[in-house]
Amino acid sequence: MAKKGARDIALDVLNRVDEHKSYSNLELRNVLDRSEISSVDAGLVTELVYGTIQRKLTLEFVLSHFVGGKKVQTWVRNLLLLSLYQIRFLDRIPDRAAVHEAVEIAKRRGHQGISSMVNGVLRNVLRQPDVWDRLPKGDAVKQIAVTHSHPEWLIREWIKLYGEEDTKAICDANNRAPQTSIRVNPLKISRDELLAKLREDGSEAVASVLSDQGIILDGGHAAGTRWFKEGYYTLQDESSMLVASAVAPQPGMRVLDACAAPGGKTSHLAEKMDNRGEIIANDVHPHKRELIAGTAKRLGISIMETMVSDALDLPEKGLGLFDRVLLDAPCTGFGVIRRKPDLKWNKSKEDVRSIAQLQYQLLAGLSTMVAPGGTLVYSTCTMEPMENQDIVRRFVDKHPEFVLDETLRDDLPAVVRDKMDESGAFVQLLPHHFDSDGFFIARLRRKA
Ligand SMILES: C[S@@+](CC[C@H](N)C(=O)[O-])C[C@H]1O[C@@H](n2cnc3c(N)ncnc32)[C@H](O)[C@@H]1O
Repeated sequence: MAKKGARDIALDVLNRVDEHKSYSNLELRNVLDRSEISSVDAGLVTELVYGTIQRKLTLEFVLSHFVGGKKVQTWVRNLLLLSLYQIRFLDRIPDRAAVHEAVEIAKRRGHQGISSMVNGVLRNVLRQPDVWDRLPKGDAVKQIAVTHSHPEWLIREWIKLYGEEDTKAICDANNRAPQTSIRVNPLKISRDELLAKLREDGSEAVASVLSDQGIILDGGHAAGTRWFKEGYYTLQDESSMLVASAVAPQPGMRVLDACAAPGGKTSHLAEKMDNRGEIIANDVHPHKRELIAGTAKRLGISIMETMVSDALDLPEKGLGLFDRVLLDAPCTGFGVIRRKPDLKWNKSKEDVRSIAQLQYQLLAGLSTMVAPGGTLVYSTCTMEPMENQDIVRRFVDKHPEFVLDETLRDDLPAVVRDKMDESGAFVQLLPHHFDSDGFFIARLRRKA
């Protein structure tokens, strides 16, 4: 049998996501691991899958003009959406190549009738380029939802919170590929030294304004390089780097990271502590323990002890009190839609409500492990007030032994301070602020 091309493989992934109601990154990894395609083609498959899912609502809206109420099999619909994505959003693929490939795939997988239909629909779209500018009738919510391909309930909520312009900016940022950013490991090399090495290698690396350990790369694969293997850096989004700044641990302290896997932030804390002190890196999933330990080993960190437990049970484990506790909580993840586009289609308001309950319980339980005078940092990669500001406010209302720590301002870079709320104790970053993940960070202090 002939080897499958990138579009065929991308179609397999889209079909599997629909069939198994699974996440595209997992299906993508499964399929790519089993196929023998080049890294360039693997890049194209990834772009096609994420792009088609990212732009699904826009693509479906355009497709509806041409297939109307006709019943179309799932794989044919996915093939059409995949092809429309290439036509509209991938300039480097000529339209006729996208149509030709789609027709060939339809012939191989279906019958003459299907390939003629695919050919007819795609050629009709090409004949009517203004179809992309035809907005749906209705209010701003509907229009933004369709043109920016996001669910209406999220758009409605964001307009209420941030207004129309910022909502469009959030959506635009969510539809852009994330920048590649890395965090320098000061235990092995300084940022200036690594910048020099990367530039010698031909990279247009620049220093991050959000973190003194951050570097933005001009794309490419940062994970496989010799500098990575040597432990000179970790791949991390710039917003995530702010969390360790908020925890602000000192060498010699006792620190608990309650939801730690894969160890991105724990290792950052260890770097900030100059690998001196004690960190417990806990996660509920046993299989993630090795990820955390592997991260520590690669970076030359020896103070991270891994632990597997439900964080709700940690207060009963006799671990004692900690100078710093970090709860980087499980969340809906709406701040990382650009990395995981399925999230916006799969998660509902009900998911927000139920995860918020867990988050509150985790925060309340872990607060008992903070030493007097110590701090508790709560972070999420989402923009839902119910998971963020509401949790923290409710917590301080019910726990008079804690205060919102307004000195958080001093530990964050000046550009971020503008985005803080008036209490100075928490910040909600949106993905368009710095072209980094949407993130919430709050700091609470236990009274001495
Ligand atoms: C946002 S991720 C943490 C990312 C991590 N801090 C980092 O920077 O690499 C949340 C983590 O919480 C873990 N988790 C979910 N529920 C948990 C629970 N009840 N107790 C402990 N860990 C939990 C998940 O396995 C996941 O790894």
